[in-house]
Amino acid sequence: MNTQVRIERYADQGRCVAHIDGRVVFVRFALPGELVTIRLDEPHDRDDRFWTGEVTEVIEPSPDRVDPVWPLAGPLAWGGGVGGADMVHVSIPGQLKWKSSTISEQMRRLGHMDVDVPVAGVPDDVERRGLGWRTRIEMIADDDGRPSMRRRESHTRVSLDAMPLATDALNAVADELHVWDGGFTPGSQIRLAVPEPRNATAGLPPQRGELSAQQTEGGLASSNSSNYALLIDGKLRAGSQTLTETVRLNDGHEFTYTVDAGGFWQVHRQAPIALANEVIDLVRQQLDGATSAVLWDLYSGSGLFTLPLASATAERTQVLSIEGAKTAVKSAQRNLRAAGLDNVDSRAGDVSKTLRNIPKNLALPDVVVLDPPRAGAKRHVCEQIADSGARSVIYVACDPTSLARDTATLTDLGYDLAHIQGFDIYPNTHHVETVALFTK
Ligand SMILES: C[S@@+](CC[C@H](N)C(=O)[O-])C[C@H]1O[C@@H](n2cnc3c(N)ncnc32)[C@H](O)[C@@H]1O
Repeated sequence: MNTQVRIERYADQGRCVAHIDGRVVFVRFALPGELVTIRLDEPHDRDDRFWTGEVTEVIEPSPDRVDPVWPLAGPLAWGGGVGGADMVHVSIPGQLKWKSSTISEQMRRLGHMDVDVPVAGVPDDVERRGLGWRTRIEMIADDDGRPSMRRRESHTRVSLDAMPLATDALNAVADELHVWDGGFTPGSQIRLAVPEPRNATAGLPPQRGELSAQQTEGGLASSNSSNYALLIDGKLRAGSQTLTETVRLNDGHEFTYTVDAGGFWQVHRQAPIALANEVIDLVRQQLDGATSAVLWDLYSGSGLFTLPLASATAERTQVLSIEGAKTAVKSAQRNLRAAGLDNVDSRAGDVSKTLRNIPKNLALPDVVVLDPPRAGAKRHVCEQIADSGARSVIYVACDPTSLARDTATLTDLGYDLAHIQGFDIYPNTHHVETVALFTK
């Protein structure tokens, strides 16, 4: 059913709210204030609490509207429908406004905190219209063995011949490896990871399955030839199982990380830099020139924050890092050794369980940094942090809803929100990262 509606306000998941005869409708590819024609998703009936639908025509556009920068991910009616970029119809300044409103709204509703949260863009994203940022992509091989994405409301898969959200370096590797030509087992999962910058392979031994320079004239034949990974169903098909990432902070410190090709690493080419700068600046500010410090780095991954925390904050620093994925902990320990850092107790395990048994010299942290998964830290971990007596807590969040819930808990436990900043490290999608500082 097609019908005309006036769009009212932002909702979740990149959708907006409209009403039809008093019933809420969540509309994809819309913007507040617009008059649009939408097609309601099937099935819908009179008893549904709310309906969902998608824009088919824009009659009165918002000033924030742009033509979808990646049409294949745009509305189904305009030839799109593959998902993965639910804000392709919004200008980058419009996306920052939307994401700021989303975080602020969640902080008000669930965090009981009246705060306007600014969201910063990442250098070059405006010029690049929010494309060219993903250093990791995942796709499924279609029936013809080509990388593909599923089109909404159908069982057909759309084969791809480029990934506009991915970096130039990643697309170059994909071309060199003829990834878009296919030849994969139908249904297999294709993951391609290419560090940015790629020129960081110094000292890495060639890996089994790696293409030789002769095989890969041009892009891959350069000095950094092995610093990428093509994984099929989690198994290395080409490149290296271990990738090398470098992160240069604003203060000139540069850190080198080896990370497992199948493991977690911040996906936007600039995200590790933006987040590590923010975290380290806040930690230094909280330590206020102290010459010694105890720091906790919870949900620490391969050590993105651990290395700068251990070496670029106080003169004498002891760090406790906790991470659940064993491979990531091994990477972090290797990264610390390679950086000559022996002041980190790097533990593998569930954060909550591991915190039950902490050596005395690390039990009283000055600052706690935590970067939990989407579900957030939840009450018990917030209580363990509060019980540690930490004066400052720096919370890195990829989900504003979980952050807002944990904000309410931390506030209950005596912390005040001292600073909060959003980072748009997922342009053209509704996702957003937030860094919040709590103090007491
Ligand atoms: C958002 S990532 C952050 C990693 C790191 N700070 C970074 O930026 O690269 C969250 C990490 O938490 C880990 N994790 C998830 N649940 C956990 C738990 N209950 N205990 C310990 N680690 C956990 C995941 O393996 C993942 O590495």
